[in-house]
Formats: sequence, C-alpha cells, structure tokens
Amino acid sequence: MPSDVEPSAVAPYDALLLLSFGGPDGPDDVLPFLRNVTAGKNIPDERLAVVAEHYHHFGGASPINGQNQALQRALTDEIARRGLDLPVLWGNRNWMPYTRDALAAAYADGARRVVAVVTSAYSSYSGCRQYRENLWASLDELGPEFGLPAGEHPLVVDKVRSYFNHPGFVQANIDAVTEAFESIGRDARLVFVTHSIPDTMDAASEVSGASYRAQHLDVAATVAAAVEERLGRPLTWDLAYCSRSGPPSQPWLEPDVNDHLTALAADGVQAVVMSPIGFVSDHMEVAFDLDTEAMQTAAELGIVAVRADTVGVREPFVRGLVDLVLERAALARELGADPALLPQGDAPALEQATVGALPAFPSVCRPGCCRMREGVATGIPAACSADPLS
Ligand SMILES: CC1=C(CCC(=O)O)c2cc3nc(cc4[nH]c(cc5[nH]c(cc1n2)c(C)c5CCC(=O)O)c(CCC(=O)O)c4C)C(CCC(=O)O)=C3C
Ligand SMILES: [Fe+2]
Repeated sequence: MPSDVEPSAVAPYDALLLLSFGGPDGPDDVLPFLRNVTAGKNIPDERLAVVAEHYHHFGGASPINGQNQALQRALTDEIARRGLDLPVLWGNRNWMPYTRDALAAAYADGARRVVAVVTSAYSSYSGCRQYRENLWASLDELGPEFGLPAGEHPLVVDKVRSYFNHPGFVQANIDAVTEAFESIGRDARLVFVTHSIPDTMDAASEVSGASYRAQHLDVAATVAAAVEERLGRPLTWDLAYCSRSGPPSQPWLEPDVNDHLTALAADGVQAVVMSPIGFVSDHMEVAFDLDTEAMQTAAELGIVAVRADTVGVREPFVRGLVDLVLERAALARELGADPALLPQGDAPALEQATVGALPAFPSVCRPGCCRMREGVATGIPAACSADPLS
C-alpha cells in the first residue's frame, strides 16, 4: 500500500466525525425531523407545510443520509489508502444517527480526541456555529452518562476549518461545471446557487474573515476563471440563492434562483448551467429546489438548463477533506492538548492550502464567530473555540 504520510500524521486524533444536517428516512420521520430543525426558529407554519410536501414528494425520505454514508465510505477508503488509522463516524444535528450517539460510540471505543468535518463548506451560523453548539450540547449530555461530574466532557472535539476555499472542494466544482458545459454543448450563462440566509446572519458571518456571501463570490470567481480556461472562452456568471424560509418581512439574501432565471430570460438568455456550489451533495435543497422547482421555472421560460453535480464523493473533494484532517492534526500537535491554550484567532505558521483571494479561515473559531446576529451572544455554548460562550 502506498502511503504519502506517517501513520502518526493523524495524532492526536482517535476518530473522525462526519457531522451533518440529517434528514428523514421515511414519511413518519418528516414532521419530527422538521420540529428538530425549526425548534426555537421563527419559521411560519405555512412554510413548514410546504417543506413537508417537498419530502413527501420524494416518498418522505431525504437523499441526504445515503449521501453521507457514501461520503463516510469514501473517507474511510481514502484514509486506508494512505495507510492511516482513523475510524470515520457519522452523526447528525437533526436526525439519527445523532451527534451524541456517534460521540458516545467513539468514547465507548476508547476515543478521547475527535476531529470533526462538517458537511458545510462555508462559514455562517447555519454552517459553523450551529454545528458547534450541537457538539457542545452533545458533549454536555454525555458527561454524566459516562460517570463524569456535570459540566465535564468525556471527549475533546476539534473541527477542520471552513473549506470553501480549499483546493479539493474548488477543484471538484471546477470539474463538475466543466462537465456540465460539455453536456449542454452550447454557450450558456453560468449561475452559481447556494442556500439563502437572513441578511442579519450574513452580516454576522463576516467575523471569520469574509461574509458568507463574499465566501461564495470568491469560490464562484475561482471556479468560473478555471472553467473559462478549460473551455477556452469567456463566461458570464452570477450568484443566486434558493430555499429561503422565515417570515416575508425578514430580508434574506437575493436574488432567488427562480426570480433570477426570469430576469435572465427577459434579457434574452436561452441556456443556463446551474452550479450548486453552496451544497456538498444532492440533498433535498438540490433535488427539490433546483432539480424540481428551478428546472421547471427554466422550462416554462424556454431556457435550456443543466445542473452541475455537487462535489459528492468526487476524488479531489474526498482527498481534500483528508488533507484538511491532517492539517488540523498538525495544528493540534503544535498547540498541545489543552483547549484552553488555543489562540483566539489565526493558526500559527502552518501550511494551509487555499485558492482564490481569501485567506484560510481560522481552525479555532474566533470570538463572536458565526453568531445569528452581529454582536448578539445567544448564551448557547459552542465547541471548537477558545471560549465556548464567546
Ligand atoms: C446555509 C444553510 C445550509 C447549507 C449548509 C449546511 O449544509 O449546513 C443548509 C442546509 C440544509 N438545510 C436542510 C433542511 C432545512 N433547512 C431549514 C431551514 C434553514 N436552513 C438555513 C440555512 C442553511 N441550510 C436557514 C438559515 C434556515 C432557517 C432556519 C434555521 O436558521 O435553521 C429547514 C426548515 C424548513 C425551511 O425553512 O426550509 C429544513 C428542513 C438540509 C437537509 C436537506 C435534506 O433533508 O436533504 C440541509 C443540508
Ligand atoms: Fe465559526
């Protein structure tokens, strides 16, 4: 077996946690799942009913769980290929297998320090802090279960940095968009798509180095430039959003992809490649909001549309995630085992591969990282930062 690194390259980690959103496995799961997702959120009942219908349209099961299992297998294979020893666990914030159960199993197997990879490439409350809050709450619950005094955690969990500008994630998107252009076989507008979030959440995301929107614009510019080079012709591109929820009175990032297609049609655009750079797999937002709804909008407008693949289990992406785990392990070794020693900011000198104009995002979240609103602490503790309440 070829091995590009020493087995000790994963130290101090005993396990890798693939941390994801979760989704229903069948019709009976849909409502309890939606209640988990929206607990304490200001989401109108009408919106929930509509989203429940999206799931029922697919037999009540989300594709996300199967996709995460495929990624878990791909990571396991890539880790073995490199001659490394690191079991890959899978846990979700909103559905079984839950984060706490995955961590409980890791602890029972003897793991004490775990590195997490979140299935969200971008930094925002939804893609960073909410996962870190879920980790902290899970660790809090597990302490007493394993006989520790309340407030003591059985495990330390670190997370790899937001990887939107890591070469592996970006390369997999470049490949997918190039293939989509080859399949449409004609000149087409390139429309990048991501999940909309409230404007207030976007503003709060900026503390990590650049806002959620700016992170996407950076990736989009890099991908578009590389695809132009591969195709040998210039492209025009935009960033649009899908899956808005929340009350209509609350501003969210725009334009919505359907409105954007309508505007493009009015401008005479006849063909579009949609690239879902905001998502790592073809879960419900992609399967329904893009493949069902936006594709129907395009058809009604007479626009020929092709949807580029998400990164899924593409080789550059999977390889990149394992590179990020090794990067995080090197940082952990440099900083020592005590999370209290972690710096309140950037990583010390460490080789961190990036592409685009933005720097590598912090591996240890900065104070105020990815709050729901700028300057407003929720009082909910979050893992993977020097101060859980900051
Ligand atoms: C930025 C972002 C990502 C990408 C990063 C990441 O991947 O984490 C993402 C992913 C996902 N979102 C998902 C599902 C849902 N998101 C909801 C609601 C919301 N998402 C938000 C943001 C994001 N969401 C926000 C600001 C809300 C409002 C309420 C809140 O602040 O939480 C709701 C409630 C109903 C609705 O309002 O739509 C559902 C059901 C699924 C599972 C899909 C499947 O089952 O296949 C996935 C992967
Ligand atoms: Fe963060």
